[in-house]
Amino acid sequence: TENNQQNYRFLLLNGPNLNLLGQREPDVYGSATLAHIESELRHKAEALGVTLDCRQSNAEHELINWIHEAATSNVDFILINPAAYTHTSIALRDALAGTKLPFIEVHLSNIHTRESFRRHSYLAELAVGVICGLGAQGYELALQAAVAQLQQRANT
Ligand SMILES: O=C(O)[C@]1(O)C=C(c2cccc(Sc3ccccc3)c2)[C@@H](O)[C@H](O)C1
Repeated sequence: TENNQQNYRFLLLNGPNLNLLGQREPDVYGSATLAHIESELRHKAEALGVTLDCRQSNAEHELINWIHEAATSNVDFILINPAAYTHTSIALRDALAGTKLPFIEVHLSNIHTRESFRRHSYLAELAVGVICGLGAQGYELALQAAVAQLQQRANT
């Protein structure tokens, strides 16, 4: 289908503690491991003509450096689950603002039904959109929405 012709490059960033996904609190974050989620998403991305580069770090500076690199290495879209840095990191916000790259913020859990400190995101107002509470499917929905956004821009 024409979907395979665009060859978009997406960066998936997962923040702190998500390397533990599936091992603890499966009732909140699901039972799938991050490696499984990344593998599934890479396959879905290929079907949409997207090359997906998946990274995870517990280090704020590493996530920031990867965002800087994305800006100068023709990444078309960032999908990011900032985890706890969502609620704390002005530095991560500044890095994303500086790149001018479009991004979608993804949360596995519904951050609005949990502790109050999880209800504010320093990144959300800069995002194309935010998906939360839909578990691992949230990443797939973000992937699909990002492709649709880029195709709309290409057709305008
Ligand atoms: O729902 C999310 O995806 C979220 O971004 C993810 C988070 C997250 C991610 C990974 C681990 C944990 S806490 C944890 C630690 C060890 C094992 C299982 C969970 C929270 C929270 O910090 C955020 O408030 C919400």
